[in-house]
Amino acid sequence: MPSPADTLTSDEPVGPQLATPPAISIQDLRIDYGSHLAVDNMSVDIERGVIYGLVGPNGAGKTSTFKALASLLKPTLGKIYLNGHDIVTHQRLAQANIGYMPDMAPVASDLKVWEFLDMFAGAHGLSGKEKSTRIDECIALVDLHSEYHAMCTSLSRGMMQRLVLAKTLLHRPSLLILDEPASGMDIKSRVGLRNILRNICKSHGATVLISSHILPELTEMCDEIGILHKGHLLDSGPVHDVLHRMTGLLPEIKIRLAEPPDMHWKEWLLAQEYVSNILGEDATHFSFHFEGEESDLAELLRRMITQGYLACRVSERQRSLEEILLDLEYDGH
Ligand SMILES: Nc1ncnc2c1ncn2[C@@H]1O[C@H](COP(=O)(O)OP(=O)(O)OP(=O)(O)O)[C@@H](O)[C@H]1O
Repeated sequence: MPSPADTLTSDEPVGPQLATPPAISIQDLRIDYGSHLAVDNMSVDIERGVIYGLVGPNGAGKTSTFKALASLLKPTLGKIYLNGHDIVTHQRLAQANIGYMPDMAPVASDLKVWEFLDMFAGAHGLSGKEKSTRIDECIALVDLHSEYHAMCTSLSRGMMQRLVLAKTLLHRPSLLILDEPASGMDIKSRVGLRNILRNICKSHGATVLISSHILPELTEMCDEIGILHKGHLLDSGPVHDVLHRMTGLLPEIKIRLAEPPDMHWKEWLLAQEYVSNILGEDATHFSFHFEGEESDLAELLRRMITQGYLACRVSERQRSLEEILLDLEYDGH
């Protein structure tokens, strides 16, 4: 357990001289494994109380970035500041203020839920009343009261994740780093996790960093996201802004016409507002990207009918992150 002198509230002028430094500031981060470049020139600032999602396909560099943030890996180049303090020169302070939950964190099999937390609370130097109060507090935060006396092995995957999260919260970190916590979770567990993280941010003023290779998992959970691809942070900012900028995210509309259209069809459709990238699958099946709202789509369908193009089936598909990134590769990114 950090002593009061260990907390990162010191006004010692270390790191960037800002009035209120961001919770986390990553500057020109580079991570190499031998000759393999895993993270290249990453810079991003994350403010206090924000849930920030790092999204990217397998091998993008998410875990490497998180390990560097958690001081488990020394970057090749670059600086990381936690509340304005360099985490390399203030490693002990940083560790006392960071909670890191790795992907597939192990849970002891032969312990009850409270015993598991008790063991780690002891390792953090907690004892007596303070220890039991802290365990209760963390169990409440992750909503596991009902499993207090349950064996760890009897927990569902979602509950297991929450137990590991409770363990990660025992030392009241101001920065919580969660590597792929939602992988394999069903929608109910994901919504539960989102509510828990929101609560932790609100009640503790903590900042949360979370990663996933599934974009929708993060858009519903985070305030801000960063798109990581082959070690490069392609974009970062409020979820809505990033999604808007990633034009490839436009939903794809699939349409089936009642009969094959005339030769002017594609030209006509392309001239309509919000339409791009028309692809024909066969004589009557087409897909295109559509940037407008639902009411704009309704208007387009109305105009199609007026024009004599009768749609007998319309569906929408959100493109996956992999497809978007593939497009970016073709665009030379
Ligand atoms: N210890 C290591 N030695 C060598 N290469 C590594 C090591 N750890 C990671 N890498 C490589 O660095 C790149 C980034 O890996 P990293 O695990 O950070 O990505 P990730 O986005 O977390 O992917 P995943 O979701 O698959 O874990 C990958 O190409 C990976 O193979």
